[in-house]
Amino acid sequence: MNPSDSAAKAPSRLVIASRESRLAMWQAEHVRDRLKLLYPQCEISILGITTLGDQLLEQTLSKLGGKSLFVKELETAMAEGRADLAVHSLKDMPMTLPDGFVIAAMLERDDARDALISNHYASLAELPAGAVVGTGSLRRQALIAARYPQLLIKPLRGNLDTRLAKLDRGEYAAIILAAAGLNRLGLAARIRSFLPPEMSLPAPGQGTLAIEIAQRDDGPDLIALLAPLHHAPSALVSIAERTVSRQLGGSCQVPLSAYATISGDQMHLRAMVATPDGRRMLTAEARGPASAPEALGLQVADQLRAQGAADILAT
Ligand SMILES: NCc1[nH]cc(CCC(=O)O)c1CC(=O)O
Repeated sequence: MNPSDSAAKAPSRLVIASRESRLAMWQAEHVRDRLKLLYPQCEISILGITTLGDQLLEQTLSKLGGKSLFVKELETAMAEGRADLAVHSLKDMPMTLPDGFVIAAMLERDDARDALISNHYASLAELPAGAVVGTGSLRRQALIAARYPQLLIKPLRGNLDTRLAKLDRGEYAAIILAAAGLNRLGLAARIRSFLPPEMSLPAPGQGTLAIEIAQRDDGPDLIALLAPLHHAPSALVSIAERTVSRQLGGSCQVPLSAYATISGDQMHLRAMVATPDGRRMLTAEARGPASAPEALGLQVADQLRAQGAADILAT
């Protein structure tokens, strides 16, 4: 599609709602810049919004009631007509959106892996017994505890710059962060090693950006407008991963991984649920047609349930 074809559908202005962290702003600016190239006549601005989740960021997310804390104010802005779309890390979005909101596009996935950041050690295996590893994620906590029980895991909260500053002050021997966020902020040089998916199976949607809109009958056809940004393979794997989490009632309160890849017309989906201490860990995987991601997600969720996932999720 060339710019003049798409320009016909574009409104004269669009407002993108975004959280105000540096990562969120980078993501909103990225979408703005891509839309500007497609629709040069359209005036696109970013509305920064501090969410309740951001205000409470120093507290443990798993105790706060989860992901909707980071999206609600952006949805209110869209419902009130103050914004047309919102850009999110898909990983931070609830598995079920409130009535009236939909994901209009998912962008091509960045690196989905977790990464180790440290000023002294190049990998988890190098860390001495008793070394303190920082992570805010129950998933990462459980995976590290299961594989490296000699390490001490301490909570780590705050936005990316805050987390790196805490590492640099010496509060941790190493911290674990998503490679994608570091790549986006130009901080890839801080990555000492990548945790392979076999060891640290990623969170549903990790590394993928999603654009959310309010469904309405009037106004421009935003789904058509955003279609050039949509990356179908990334959307298919995300749907499979999010289906597992939705089926198991996944939230930030439980350590849960789901990670899918596509090769040819086949999808491979792996998933994990664990207790936060990593002592009980269930894994499941399945392969199937990439065109039926929900079926694959249901199948893997059923396998986990058959192994007793409900007990783990209830603890
Ligand atoms: N929970 C915060 C969050 N949400 C999205 C990312 C990284 C970017 C992504 O996964 O798309 C991060 C930081 C992290 O987990 O290190």
